[in-house]
Order: sequence, then structure tokens, then C-alpha cells
Amino acid sequence: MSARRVVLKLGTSVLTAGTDRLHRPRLVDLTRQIAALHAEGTQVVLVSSGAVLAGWEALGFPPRTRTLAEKQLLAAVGQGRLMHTYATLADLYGLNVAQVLLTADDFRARARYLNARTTLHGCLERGILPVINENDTVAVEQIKVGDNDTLSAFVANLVEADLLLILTDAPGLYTADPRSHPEATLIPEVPRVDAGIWALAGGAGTHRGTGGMHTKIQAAEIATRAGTPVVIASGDERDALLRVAHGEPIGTRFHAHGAPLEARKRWILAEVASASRITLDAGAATAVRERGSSLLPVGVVDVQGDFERGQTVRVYGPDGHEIARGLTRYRADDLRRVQGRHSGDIAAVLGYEYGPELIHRDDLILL
Ligand SMILES: Nc1ncnc2c1ncn2[C@@H]1O[C@H](COP(=O)(O)OP(=O)(O)O)[C@@H](O)[C@H]1O
Ligand SMILES: N[C@@H](CCC(=O)OP(=O)(O)O)C(=O)O
Repeated sequence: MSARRVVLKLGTSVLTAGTDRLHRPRLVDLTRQIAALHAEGTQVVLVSSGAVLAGWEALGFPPRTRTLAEKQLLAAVGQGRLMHTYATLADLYGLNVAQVLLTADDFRARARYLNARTTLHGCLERGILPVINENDTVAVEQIKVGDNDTLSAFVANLVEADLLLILTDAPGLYTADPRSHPEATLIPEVPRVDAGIWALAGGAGTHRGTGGMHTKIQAAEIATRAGTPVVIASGDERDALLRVAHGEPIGTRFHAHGAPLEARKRWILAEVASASRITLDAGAATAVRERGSSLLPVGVVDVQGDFERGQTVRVYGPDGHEIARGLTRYRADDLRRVQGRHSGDIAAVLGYEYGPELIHRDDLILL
């Protein structure tokens, strides 16, 4: 079966194709494959490393100290150049690109999470290619994801991808690090990431890459638990992206556990804002419960508690029974000002708006 929404992670090792520089022919080839998938109606979200390398290249390969400050400086120099390269190449295929720089905090804080999600979905709806990287220049130890394998798994959850493809310089997960164990063999299928799989992780990867196989296994565990299958394959393989997206068995495939919706439900149901309580009128309760509608402010008769935009809130029917939980797009104080009013009035009352829905149906779980 072909994937409809793919998160593609490109490691530094792929972008350099065994050289010291961003390998332009490699980037052209990958962009061509992304454009071909777009033409088939498959959405692609790119998580691209390479900023540090591009910065190092731009500055003429100065001796490396490998400190955090140096990495941040090189990333600051390189990120723009990396994006310029993607924008130029995508333009050849009539594609626009959007730069999205994220850190771990953007996944933890719900308002930021929601904003990132809205932007990414907006890009996908308009056929724009989002190019994501960690925001290295601000990502101090406490808030950084730390490697783009893990970041790509977070992104796969964020956009509810139906495939995460991690391209690297190894053909997949081997029984041991193939650099030091030439007798190692490829593992084509991993039904579950268990202790035996973790034991194969080996060391920290190439001198340019971050994390080696360890972070790729970690990414596979995060994404497969949330319902997204993961493939690790080689960027040297001809048409790797197209073939994997079309379901061809190359590299190592990690099987998803459970249905994606279940994982997302668990996420929404977790961390309910304390004492939050939104009460609906009968019409809104029926629309939400029986017609699967989004929840609009017009159907709200009462708002209790103090919650922020992006938090999970409890939704009650007029009879006082909890009927749903969902992620609110408006904070409690703002919602009190627009409850019972039509969505078209929101901007006039608040001076801004985050869309017509209070809780979008995708963010609403019926109980
Ligand atoms: N069991 C394993 N199977 C395959 N590769 C492994 C394994 N253990 C360690 N590795 C190493 O991981 C490297 C890829 O990771 P890394 O250098 O971080 O690449 P990237 O830049 O693509 O993230 C491979 O080149 C390989 O040497
Ligand atoms: N954010 C960094 C890449 C970090 C990273 O995980 O690198 P890699 O192991 O090559 O995917 C950069 O753009 O250089």
C-alpha cells in the first residue's frame, strides 16, 4: 500500500553522499523524488539535517572544536544556506518550501504544539514542502531534542504520518555496526523494538552524523508506538524515497503498534486542565455527539475553570454528563467573551481569532 503522508528524515550522511560538502546532485535527486510523490498526491514533510555541515562548508572548513557554541554558530551560518539550496531546487519542480525550526519545548507546550501543527497542516493543504530542523542556535541542553532522528519521530506524531522514512548511509539496521563487523547482515523486519534490538545500536555513528543507529532505533520506538511504521534505508539506494513510499521492501521496516487514532486519543485524554468545564446547549451536544461536528463557541452556555489555549478540557452536555474531551483553541477568559456567539464575531470581540472552531473535530474525543 502506498503511503499518503510521509515524514522523510535526511541525515547529514545522506546529504553529503560520502563527501565533505552538501552533495548537490544528491539533493537534486531527492527533490525530484519528493516532487514525484507530490504529483501522485502524497504529502511529504522533510526533516533535514545538514545545517552544521553547510555552515562549516561556507566558512571554508575551519578546524572543529565540537563545542555546543561552535555547533550553534555553524548551524546559524548553514541553516539559511541549506534552505536556499532546497528552495532553489524545489522551485525547479514548481514546489514551494517552508522553513520550520523546532525544539523539544515546542512539543511539550501545547499552545506551541498546536501552532506548529496548524502551520504544518496549512503547508500540506497548500502543497508546500515543510523543511524542518532543530532550532540549534537556541536549543540549549535542557530544551533540545538533540538529534534529528528523534525530532523526525516527534514530527511524525505531530502530523500523524503514515510512514516515517529515515534515510542514512547504511542500508538499514544490521545485526551489528557494519563498519566494524563486515559479517553483519540486514534485518528486514522489526515487529517490535525490544532489548534485543537496542543491543544492536552500536556507537555514535559517522563523524558527521549525530547519534548513529541508537537514535534511529529510539525514533522507531517513538513513532511505531504512536501507530506510524518506520523504515530505515540507504540514501544511496536508487529512488529510495519513491520505492519505500510505494511499499517496496527495502531497508528495515519497523511495524506500527495499534491504530494511530488510539495513540492520539491517549495524548488528548492525558493532562486534562484541572477543573475545566465547558457546558453545551442541547443542539451543540447533539451535533458533537451524533454528527461528529466540531465544537463552535455558539453552542457553549457555560465556561468554568482557568485553562490556556491548547489544553485538554472537559465538555459537558446540558444534563451535566461529560460527553467529550478535546484540545481548546481558545483560553478560558477569551471563551467566556465569545460563548454563545457566532464564529464570525470572534475577531471583532477578541481582536484576533484562531479559527472558527473552539475544538476542532480532529481534536475532540467522544467519551
Ligand atoms: N546495527 C547497526 N546497523 C547499521 N548501522 C549501524 C549499526 N550500529 C551503528 N551503525 C552506524 O550508524 C551510522 C548511521 O548513523 P549517523 O552517522 O548518525 O547517520 P545520519 O547522519 O544519517 O544520522 C552508520 O553509518 C553505521 O556505521
Ligand atoms: N540539526 C543538525 C543535525 C543534527 C542531527 O541529528 O544530524 P544527523 O545525525 O546527521 O541527522 C544540523 O542541521 O546540522
